[in-house]
Amino acid sequence: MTDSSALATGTADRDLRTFIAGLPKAELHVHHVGSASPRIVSELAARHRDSKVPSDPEALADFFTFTDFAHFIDVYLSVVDLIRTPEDVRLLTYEVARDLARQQVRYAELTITPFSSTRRGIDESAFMAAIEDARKAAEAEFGTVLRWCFDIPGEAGLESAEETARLATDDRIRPEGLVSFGLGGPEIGVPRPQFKPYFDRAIAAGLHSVPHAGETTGPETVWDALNELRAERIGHGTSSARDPELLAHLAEHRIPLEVCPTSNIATRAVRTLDEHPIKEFTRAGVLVTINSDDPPMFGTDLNNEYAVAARLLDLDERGVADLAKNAVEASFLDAGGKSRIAAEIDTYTSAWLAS
Ligand SMILES: Nc1ncnc2c1ncn2[C@@H]1O[C@H](CCC(=O)c2cccc(C(=O)O)c2)[C@@H](O)[C@H]1O
Ligand SMILES: [Zn+2]
Repeated sequence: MTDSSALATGTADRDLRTFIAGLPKAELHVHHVGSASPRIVSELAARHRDSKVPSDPEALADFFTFTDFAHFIDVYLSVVDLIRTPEDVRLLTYEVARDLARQQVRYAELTITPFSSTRRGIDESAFMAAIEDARKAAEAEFGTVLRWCFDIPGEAGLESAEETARLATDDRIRPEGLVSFGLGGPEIGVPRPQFKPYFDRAIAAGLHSVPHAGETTGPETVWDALNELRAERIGHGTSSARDPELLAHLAEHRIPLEVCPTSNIATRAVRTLDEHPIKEFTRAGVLVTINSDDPPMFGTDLNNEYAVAARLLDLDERGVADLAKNAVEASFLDAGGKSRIAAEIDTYTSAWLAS
């Protein structure tokens, strides 16, 4: 490559990043606690000084370097331990919405693990009031619409599944913003089929099924998520690439994958970005959505994930806009909400290309 073409590539990359920064977007796979920015973590660590989480941003970057998936969960739980009062919950939720709004995220489905908070002694009604209060304030002040996915922390066992299903299906408790039911945490040693009765209850109560699957185990876990948990979207689904029949099934039934490229490297689920199977997904016709998972913990944000995807898939502005529209289509917004954001994406893209 000559110097001038290297310069041109650099300019093109900067332009694409600017395009992405202003592009209206939907985020479908992002964890509540995993979205705590260094600023939020510092504020919470200052409130609860006995925590082992460092408050200094440099030390925090070190603390957020993971040796494997189990280490990641360990660190994750130490941040969970910083959230001790309903006011902590409200602060976290409101500030996460502010960070999303800054990235032009118009709609986000935030994965919340209520079991982790209720078992640490936060009153369940106060917890629900805190997230709902933050949701309404965020929509009014930032224009970002938030919805909730309550997930079972699988490793915490069936007690956590029972508690999550109860909180998600009891009409006196479940929050208005709740749209889906998930399953997270480690997959190894935590078979998905055992959670079928809890997903059946959640689905009967009108919730969508969105388990994590195939992040750290093989394609058989994705099949289990589809067949046993009636998954409508798959969190990660990375190992689906190893099973052509599964890819064909996902494509034919339009089951979207919630792809989080940087997360997969940070947790060591995938060795390098260049080995990420995203291209195999699109080649097989699978509906790919781009998401950030636990952005500050992985040193990323949604805009950066779109830039990474654009590089891996060799996309221009129109290609990136199509990815953003995939997320809108795969969301649990109503038809009117979907067409409003899709139209905003089209208007923004046309204006950008005409300028
Ligand atoms: N990439 C990810 N892939 C999978 N999950 C991810 C990812 N990122 C974030 N999570 C979150 O981690 C939680 C894990 C919590 C957990 O395992 C646990 C175990 C035992 C006790 C307790 C407790 O609270 O007492 C919690 C999940 O529920 C999920 O929301
Ligand atoms: Zn996740």
